[in-house]
Amino acid sequence: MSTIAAFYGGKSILITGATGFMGKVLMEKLFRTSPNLKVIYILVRPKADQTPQQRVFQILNSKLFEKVKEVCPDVHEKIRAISADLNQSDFAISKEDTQELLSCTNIVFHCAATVRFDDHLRHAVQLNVAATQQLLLMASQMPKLEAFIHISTAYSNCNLKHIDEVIYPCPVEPKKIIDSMEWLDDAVIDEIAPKLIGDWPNAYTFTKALGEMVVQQESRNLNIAIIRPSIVGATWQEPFPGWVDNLNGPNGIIIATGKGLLRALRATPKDVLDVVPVDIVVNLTLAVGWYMAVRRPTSMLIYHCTSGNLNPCNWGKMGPQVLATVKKFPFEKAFRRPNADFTTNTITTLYWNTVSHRAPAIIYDFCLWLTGRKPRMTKLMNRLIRSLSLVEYFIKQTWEWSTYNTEMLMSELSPEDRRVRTALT
Ligand SMILES: CCCCCCCCCCCCCCCCCC(=O)SCCNC(=O)CCNC(=O)[C@H](O)C(C)(C)COP(=O)(O)OP(=O)(O)OC[C@H]1O[C@@H](n2cnc3c(N)ncnc32)[C@H](O)[C@@H]1OP(=O)(O)O
Ligand SMILES: NC(=O)C1=CN([C@@H]2O[C@H](COP(=O)(O)OP(=O)(O)OC[C@H]3O[C@@H](n4cnc5c(N)ncnc54)[C@H](OP(=O)(O)O)[C@@H]3O)[C@@H](O)[C@H]2O)C=CC1
Repeated sequence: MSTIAAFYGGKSILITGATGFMGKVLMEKLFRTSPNLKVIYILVRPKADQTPQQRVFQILNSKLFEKVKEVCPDVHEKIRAISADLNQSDFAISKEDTQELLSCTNIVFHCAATVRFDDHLRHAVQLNVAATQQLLLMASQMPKLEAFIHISTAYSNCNLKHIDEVIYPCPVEPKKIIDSMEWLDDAVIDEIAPKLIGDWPNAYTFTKALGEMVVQQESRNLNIAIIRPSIVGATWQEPFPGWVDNLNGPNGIIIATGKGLLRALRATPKDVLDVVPVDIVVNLTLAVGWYMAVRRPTSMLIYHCTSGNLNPCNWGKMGPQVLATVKKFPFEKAFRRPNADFTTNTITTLYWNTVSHRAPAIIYDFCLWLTGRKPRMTKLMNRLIRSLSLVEYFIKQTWEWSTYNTEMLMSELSPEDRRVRTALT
């Protein structure tokens, strides 16, 4: 049996963001490979008129958890959904639940974040910085805590070209940003946000960098590690290939390509696109949790979960593969036959956006209108074009990430764990 899977046996684990893309895969892997774990606490907010319990029930009954039900039939007893809202300063967790979390938790995986590139700075600071600070304070009051694993992003320092597995100082003190968000009104924040964010491309990456500084400043005597995944895509192998449940990162663009919506994408074929499957990120996350708890390194470690220097994939390879796949497995109700190509400058991008994206949508909506149906394609195409403009920063340039710590960790794994967990090489 895997040493890492055995380690999580009997453990009480707290996951934030467990209802998210990565959190679900993390939870699934834990229940499937360590069914004798004691409990997984998940902080869940009520959403779309569903109670936390109803949301958990829906997740456990989804296709992603089919294998879990076979190996961990008592999964419903082992998951504890705790009603919480990380937007609230005390997370709006009841006293009883707080007491149970503080006295029982052995491992914390902090995945929760707002990952939207266009989020308001106040909301991004609250979730990606202040909530992290609050969770670290809670963690410092957990007598049984063995490791605290913070999920950041490889793009938290995207203002640099070469990024090492270290924490880079931010130009702004996180505590001052948190305090100012408490009394500035939205109009003032909108005014100063571009100056505060500086040479970061958006509030998301900026607040993820601030979050890392908070982890460093508030680490106290905690046993902490930070994991920085690059662009996280669908599952590669576990629990089955191709699972994804949102349109973020590459997912929305691949789906838009398959639906014949996307016909032109600004990218340079030789440029490397750093994508990692979500199950690989989760495998590294669990390995880091084990390593930090068992080997107890003397300092906080940062792990890059990137593929660019281990198994690079460039646009010239990714594009044709995506097109071949969506042609082999066509999407239902596609707008057009999938076909896309790269543009390499602003002029051709504007031209193809007009000719291949906006004009066909307008014509299609006119036909819908003529036949008494509600036009919808122009709105969707505008959303896609806006999504592309927001991710363009990450597509039109490349970065170099060192992976010394990640490779060192891989060398510490048993042969069984190395077989299961390393696929970046
Ligand atoms: C030919 C080659 C092909 C190559 C394939 C490979 C592609 C690789 C692409 C690389 C991307 C790089 C990402 C960089 C990641 C950085 C690392 C991280 O940490 S990132 C961490 C992860 N973070 C991110 O990735 C953040 C990126 N995403 C965002 O910031 C926001 O989603 C948004 C601002 C882009 C769109 O906001 P907004 O406009 O408000 O849209 P909402 O979200 O609210 O959805 C509203 C409606 O629109 C619909 N819809 C949405 N998107 C698409 C789409 N692409 N399409 C179609 N439809 C789309 C959606 O269904 C919904 O419909 P309905 O429910 O109303 O019916
Ligand atoms: N996806 C990617 O490409 C990458 C992601 N990452 C990092 O991985 C982590 C997980 O990302 P991902 O799974 O994609 O993100 P998702 O948006 O899928 O999940 C975010 C999670 O955070 C929770 N959350 C958000 N706001 C609150 C709140 N106010 N109270 C309680 N919970 C809240 C969400 O809960 P709810 O379901 O209620 O909304 C959800 O569970 C993030 O830290 C992100 O920065 C890093 C690199 C790349």
